[in-house]
Amino acid sequence: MFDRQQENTYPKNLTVGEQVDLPSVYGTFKLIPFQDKVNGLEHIALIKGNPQPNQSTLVRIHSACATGDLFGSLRCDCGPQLHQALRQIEQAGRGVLIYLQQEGRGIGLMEKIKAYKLQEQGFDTVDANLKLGHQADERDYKDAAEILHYLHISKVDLMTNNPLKMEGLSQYGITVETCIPIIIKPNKHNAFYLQTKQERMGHKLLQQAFDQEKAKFENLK
Ligand SMILES: Nc1nc2c(ncn2[C@@H]2O[C@H](COP(=O)(O)OP(=O)(O)OP(=O)(O)O)[C@@H](O)[C@H]2O)c(=O)[nH]1
Ligand SMILES: [Zn+2]
Repeated sequence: MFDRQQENTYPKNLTVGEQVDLPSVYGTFKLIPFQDKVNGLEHIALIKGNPQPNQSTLVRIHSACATGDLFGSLRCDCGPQLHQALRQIEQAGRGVLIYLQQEGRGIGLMEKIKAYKLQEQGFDTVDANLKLGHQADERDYKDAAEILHYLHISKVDLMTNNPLKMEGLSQYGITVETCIPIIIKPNKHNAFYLQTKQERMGHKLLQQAFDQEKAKFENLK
C-alpha cells in the first residue's frame, strides 16, 4: 500500500478510489482510479513496484483515444504506444502509467470525430481542430501532476515525444529528468498525422527520435 500521509496535501482536486491489483497480459500492476472533483473526469494510475521519492520514476502519461486504444485504429499511434509503455514499465520493474481522460487532445470524442471528418477532406490534424474553433491541443496536466504528487513522485523519466506534455507537467512542479521517445513505426494511414505532429506540434518523431536513441546507446559505449 502507498503511504497516504500526504493525503491532506494531495490531491486537492481529485477523489482517490480504492487500490486493487490488476493482473494483465503485460504483468501485474496496482490500479488506483481518480476522479476530478470539478469536471467529473475519471483517470487511472497503473503502478509497478514502489516508486522511490528521491529517484526519477519511469512514467507514461497517456491521453485517452477510444479509436486507437480500444479498436486498434491505424489513424494514430496511440494503441501501440500504450502497449509499448506497459511493456517497458513491466520490464523496468518500476514505473507508472497514468491514463488520462483527455480524448481527442482534450476536445472529446464527438469533436475528435468531427476533426477526423475534416481530415478526410484534406485538413491536417492541427487545422481540423482550429477549423472547429478549438486549439490544436487543449490538454492540461494538472490532474496528472496531482496523481504523481499523490504517489510521492516529483521526478520523472517521461515516455513521450511531445514537448508540450513535458512543459505541461513541469508547470505543476514535476521535474522531467529525461524524455524517453516512444516511437511507433508509421503506417500508410498515420504517416501524414505523424508528420504533422512532427512539423507543427514539435514532436520528436521518426528520424530525430531514432537519432536520439542511437546517441543514447553510443554514450553508453
Ligand atoms: N483532436 C484530435 N485528437 C487526436 C487526433 N488523433 C489522435 N488524437 C488524440 O490525441 C491524443 C494522443 O495522446 P497521447 O498518445 O497521450 O499523446 P501525444 O500528444 O501524441 O504524445 P506522446 O506522448 O508522444 O504519445 C489522444 O487524446 C487522442 O485521442 C486527431 O486527429 N485530432
Ligand atoms: Zn489515437
